[in-house]
Amino acid sequence: MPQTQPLIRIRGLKKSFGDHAVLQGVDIDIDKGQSVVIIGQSGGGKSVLLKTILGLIEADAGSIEIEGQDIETMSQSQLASIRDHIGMLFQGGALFDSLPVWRNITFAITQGHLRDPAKMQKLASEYLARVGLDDRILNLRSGELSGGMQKRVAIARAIAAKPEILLFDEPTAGLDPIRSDVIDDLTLSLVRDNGMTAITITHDMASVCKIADKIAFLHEGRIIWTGNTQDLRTTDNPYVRQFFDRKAEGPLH
Ligand SMILES: Nc1ncnc2c1ncn2[C@@H]1O[C@H](COP(=O)(O)OP(=O)(O)OP(=O)(O)O)[C@@H](O)[C@H]1O
Repeated sequence: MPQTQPLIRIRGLKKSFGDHAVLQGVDIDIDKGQSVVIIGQSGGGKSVLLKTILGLIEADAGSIEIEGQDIETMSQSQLASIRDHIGMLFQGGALFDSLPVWRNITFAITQGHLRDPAKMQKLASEYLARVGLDDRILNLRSGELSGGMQKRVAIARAIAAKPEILLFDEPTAGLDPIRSDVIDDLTLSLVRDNGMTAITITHDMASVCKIADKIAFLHEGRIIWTGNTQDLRTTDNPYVRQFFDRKAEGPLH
């Protein structure tokens, strides 16, 4: 594989719901071991883009290549194996309310070798510690947790299967600044120390500045700007400027 080939290459990706054109030709490259952050206005299609990469939403046009292979040409088993290597944090967390925390965290790995409940609980506690949670919550149901705790349990679940690609939809939304920083540190460590590739959607600009190797701005269904954190601070792109400076006045409304 040539070194220049991105891990994920997206070209001309389009998706409409009825007459609402959400993605109108998204182009983006994501390199292996990179932390990419997607920003843009609410309702702009960021979650739709992640779900399309995961294969939960089928694109109308365009291509998604993973390690050079178009996912459209993959067999069901190839697709399933790709999905096994992707950990997704959904915006709402999407925990199973009927299962205790430890079963939620170990859910994806119980189909494999690990079946002993004591070992699974030990593993779940290790992942709870990574997201800054105490193992006293191991046996609670998600309805007994605060929103921020549910989010962190969902992050623990997303990383427990040791995926190669992390898709994080607003991982710090609803968390206080200190807990947000714990999650940012975790994302950075997964990328820097474990070689994972992370694609994060966030509206949290402190988080963007901390974790992003590359930032992509989604506007009117296209990636209209990419850059690093230094570029973000200094860009004169009026859309990105207004967004980053958090101003009501400007071309975005
Ligand atoms: N399954 C669906 N059916 C119909 N419309 C959908 C569906 N999924 C998403 N949409 C629409 O696509 C648009 C983009 O939604 P999306 O959730 O991707 O936005 P977003 O950029 O992630 O927003 P936010 O920052 O508010 O989370 C919205 O108008 C939404 O209503």
